[in-house]
Amino acid sequence: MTDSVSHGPARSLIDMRGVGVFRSGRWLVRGVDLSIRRGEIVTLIGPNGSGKTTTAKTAVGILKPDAGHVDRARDLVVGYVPQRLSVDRSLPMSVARMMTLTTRVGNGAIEAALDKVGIAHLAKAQVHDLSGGEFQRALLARAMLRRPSLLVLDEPVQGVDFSGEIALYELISELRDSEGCAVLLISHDLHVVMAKTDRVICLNGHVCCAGSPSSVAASPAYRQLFGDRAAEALAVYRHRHDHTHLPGGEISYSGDDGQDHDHDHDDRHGHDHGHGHEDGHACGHHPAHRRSGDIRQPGDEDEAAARAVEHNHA
Ligand SMILES: Nc1ncnc2c1ncn2[C@@H]1O[C@H](COP(=O)(O)OP(=O)(O)OP(=O)(O)O)[C@@H](O)[C@H]1O
Repeated sequence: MTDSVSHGPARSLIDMRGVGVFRSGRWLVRGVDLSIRRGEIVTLIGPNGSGKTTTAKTAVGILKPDAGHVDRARDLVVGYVPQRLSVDRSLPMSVARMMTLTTRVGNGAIEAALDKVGIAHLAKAQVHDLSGGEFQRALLARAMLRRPSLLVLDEPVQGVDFSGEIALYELISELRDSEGCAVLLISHDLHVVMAKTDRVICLNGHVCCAGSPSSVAASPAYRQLFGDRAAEALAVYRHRHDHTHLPGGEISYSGDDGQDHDHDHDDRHGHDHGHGHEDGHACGHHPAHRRSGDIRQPGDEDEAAARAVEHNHA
């Protein structure tokens, strides 16, 4: 087994071949093949304990493989947002101070990083006062300080409600576009695969299936692992503007013009602009939210169509 740095100009930032990690008398993962190319978004999904964190840590060199090979590009710089943080959120500490715990940077860089993630106004706020979504944004900003070529996000939407989750996913894809970094995203949420995921890798101690979000949702291995209902509910996001939220909370449909549109990301969950979603799946709403405003249960007739939806900010 090897764990090495490429010397030539590498197309992939990380290349794992047949990787296994053996701990406490058992293989935590085995036979894992995974490449992360520059600028792409890869999502690792799988049930709890399926080896997602182990795989990500091995990919970036935090863990050494016990089998297989891991090659990393020489210019790989990792910004890692772990699942569990050593920062005690109950301690008095400002957001700006938290940003300096792992990287020495000046105030200008801190302000710029917080601005990029939309929380410049919270620099002096106390970490324990932040909402779940704001805290995740602060962690993202901290990871971005390193100017990573790969951003690794382990369960970044934990503690974030559904509309915050979509906003965070969109922010991550904006950061990928503006900073040009690749993203490795870990998620056990099988219902929404991040909008712009290029590839999904489904793990359960080994790679069960991999490919585009819709091909994974349709794969027999995915269905076998998570069940038909999860496969039906896998909503890969397409963002469309076909309805408007009225001040009273009702939804007005202007008809679907068949176009995908950009809109103000910071106001994506506001109620004064039209936005919509294919097959009744709204940005900021659970896929189960339907046109009449009531809640659709998984398994309802249109649910199957959701799995093929892909997010698109044309
Ligand atoms: N150092 C270790 N020694 C022994 N077992 C370990 C070690 N690290 C992780 N494990 C076990 O390996 C399995 C995979 O853990 P891992 O954290 O990679 O899974 P995961 O898919 O990220 O899970 P979750 O979704 O719950 O975060 C789990 O059963 C875990 O308890």
